[in-house]
Amino acid sequence: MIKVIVSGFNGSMGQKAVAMVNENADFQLVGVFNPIIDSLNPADYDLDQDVKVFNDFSQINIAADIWIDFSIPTAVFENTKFAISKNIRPVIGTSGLSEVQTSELKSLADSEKLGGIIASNFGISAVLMMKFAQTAAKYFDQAEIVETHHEDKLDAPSGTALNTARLIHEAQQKDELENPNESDPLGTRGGDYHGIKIHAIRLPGFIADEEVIFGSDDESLTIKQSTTDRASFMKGVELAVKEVMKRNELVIGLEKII
Ligand SMILES: NC(=O)C1=CN([C@@H]2O[C@H](COP(=O)(O)OP(=O)(O)OC[C@H]3O[C@@H](n4cnc5c(N)ncnc54)[C@H](OP(=O)(O)O)[C@@H]3O)[C@@H](O)[C@H]2O)C=CC1
Ligand SMILES: O=C(O)C1=N[C@H](C(=O)O)C[C@H](O)C1
Repeated sequence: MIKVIVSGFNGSMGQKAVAMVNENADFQLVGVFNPIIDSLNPADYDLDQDVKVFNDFSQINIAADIWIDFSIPTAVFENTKFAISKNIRPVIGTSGLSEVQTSELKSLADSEKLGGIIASNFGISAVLMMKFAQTAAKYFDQAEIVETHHEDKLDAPSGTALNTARLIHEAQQKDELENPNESDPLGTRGGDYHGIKIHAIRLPGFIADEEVIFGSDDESLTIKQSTTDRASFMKGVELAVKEVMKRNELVIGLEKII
C-alpha cells in the first residue's frame, strides 16, 4: 500500500487528489496538510476519520511514502523541501517554482536518492501539446503562446506556458527575433521568454487551455489543448505516484515518464 499525504487538500485540485487516492486500491490517504486550517469536519472534505489533518510541519510524524502538493506558488518550495527532508517522495503539481528552486529541489532529492516529480501539467493533452510544440519548434522561426485560465489563478504566466516556452527555446537554440520598430504602449504584445511572446488570459468559464501558434514564411501551425474538468489531471498524478516509487531521482516534467 502506498501511503499518501495531500498538501493543499481543501483546494480545487487538492480535493480531486483526495478523491483519486481514496478511489485507488493501491493508495492509502494517511494525512492532509494546510497550515491555515486548524479545525474542520473531515466529512466536508471526503476524509476518513483516521486521516490526520496537519497544519504545521512539526506535527507531521507519521510514515508516508508520497507528498502530493497542489498548494500555492509561495508555499510549494518550502513544502517540497520539507517532504524531501522527511524522505517522503514529492509529487508536485503546484506552479510557480523558479528554475533555481527547481534545480535546488532536484539536487536535494537526488543526493538522497529519493524518487519524485515536479510537473507543470499532469494532463495528457497538455503534455502531448508540449512534446508536439518542441518538435514543431525546429521547423518554424517564430512562436507565440496564449494561455487561458480561470479567474482565481494566482500566477501568470502559467507553469505550463513557461515550460512550453522553455522547451521551444531549447529546441531552437536561439532567441526569437523581435521587430525593433514595434511600438506597444499598452503592453499588448505579452510577456517575453527569449523572444517567445506569452499571453495570459484570466476569465470565468475556463479551467485551463493553451494554444501554441507557430509562424514561418507562407504558413502557420496551431497546437491547442483544452481542459474541461480538473479530474483529467488525476490520470497523470496517479501514474506519477506509481512511477516515482520505482525511481531514485527527482524527475522534471511528466513528459519524461509517459
Ligand atoms: N500540474 C498540474 O497539472 C496542475 C497544477 N495546478 C496548480 O496547482 C496549484 C493549486 O491549484 P488549485 O487547486 O486550483 O488552487 P486552490 O486555490 O483551489 O487551492 C490551493 C490550496 O492550497 C491551500 N494552501 C494555502 N497555503 C498553503 C500551504 N502553505 N501549504 C499547503 N496548502 C496551502 C489553500 O488553502 P486556503 O484555501 O485555506 O487558503 C487552498 O486550499 C496551483 O499552483 C495551480 O497552478 C493546477 C491544476 C493542474
Ligand atoms: O492553475 C491552474 O488551474 C493550472 N495550473 C497549472 C499551470 O500553471 O500550468 C496547470 C494547468 O494549466 C492548470
